Amino acid sequence: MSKKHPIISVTGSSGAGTSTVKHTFDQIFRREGVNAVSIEGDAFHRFNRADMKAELERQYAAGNHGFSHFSYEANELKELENVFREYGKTGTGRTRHYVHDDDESARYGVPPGNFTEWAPFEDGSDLLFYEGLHGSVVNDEVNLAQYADLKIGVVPVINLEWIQKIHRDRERRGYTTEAITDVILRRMNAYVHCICPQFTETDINFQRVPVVDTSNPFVARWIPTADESLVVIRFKNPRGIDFSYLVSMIEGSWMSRANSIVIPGGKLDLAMQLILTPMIDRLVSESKRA
Ligand SMILES: Nc1ncnc2c1ncn2[C@@H]1O[C@H](COP(=O)(O)OP(=O)(O)OP(=O)(O)O)[C@@H](O)[C@H]1O
Ligand SMILES: O=C(CO)[C@H](O)[C@H](O)COP(=O)(O)O
Repeated sequence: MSKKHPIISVTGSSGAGTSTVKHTFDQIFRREGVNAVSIEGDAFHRFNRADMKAELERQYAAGNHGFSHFSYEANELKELENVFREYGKTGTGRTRHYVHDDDESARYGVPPGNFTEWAPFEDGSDLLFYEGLHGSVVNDEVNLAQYADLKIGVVPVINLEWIQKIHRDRERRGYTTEAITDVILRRMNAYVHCICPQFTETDINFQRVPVVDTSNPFVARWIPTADESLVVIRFKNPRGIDFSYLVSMIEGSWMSRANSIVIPGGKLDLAMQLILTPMIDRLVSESKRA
């Protein structure tokens, strides 16, 4: 935690919707005049695509069938922790991009499946924003959760998460349903051991729940829409959260537990703005006074 240089981390599995949630944060940053420096979790993968394939084969041959991008050891989590620690102390740090597809390749000038060079953050940012797989990891080697001042979990129920991943990877990244299914299966061990535990560290979880049948996510023809879903919003520490204000502002919402509210899927953006804007303003104003 750093009063002077705050950090926000948004954590979710692949296809959970963290990039989508980043757009809402970007809107809040723009409207509130917050100068945020952003980093992507994929920048901290340990291997480029070709080296990851070779490493996977090596791990499989050695009997480690649980190795995947979700595994701690497939990522430079120490490097990420250094970036969090350094930013918290000095407001400086560095990042790079992992290029997934041709569009990103055109933007960054690096072939798909490779990293750009590391580059320093611009000076003078108000906060650091992380979005990716490992923003709240606590294990024997690293403790990322301790450095982030506001930790968000983006966790659709798993059938929906798979549908979102399948559709995004097929349409935007050119993979087949079979290849994506293999990746989902290969990542399941690390999903349970490396991804899920983070959602007890996060301050607020947003869990999208479809209200249409997703029993066979592998044949779904489209991603359930906002109107076909609800979102459960759970606060780790409900003290100070004005639930009656939220319920009165968000039409169709209700409290399902003393620390949780449920909203119609179409109100997610509004709910995030109502909940997150004062939190972000507080982080930035406290940093200016520190
Ligand atoms: N609230 C939502 N309503 C409808 N569709 C959504 C919602 N959130 C995400 N999606 C869809 O799910 C897919 C995956 O979302 P997104 O790209 O944001 O995931 P991600 O968590 O950033 O994945 P990765 O980390 O692998 O890049 C996209 O097609 C996106 O449009
Ligand atoms: O979204 C992901 C993790 O969050 C990707 O699966 C990961 O970045 C590797 O990508 P690719 O398999 O396209 O090289």
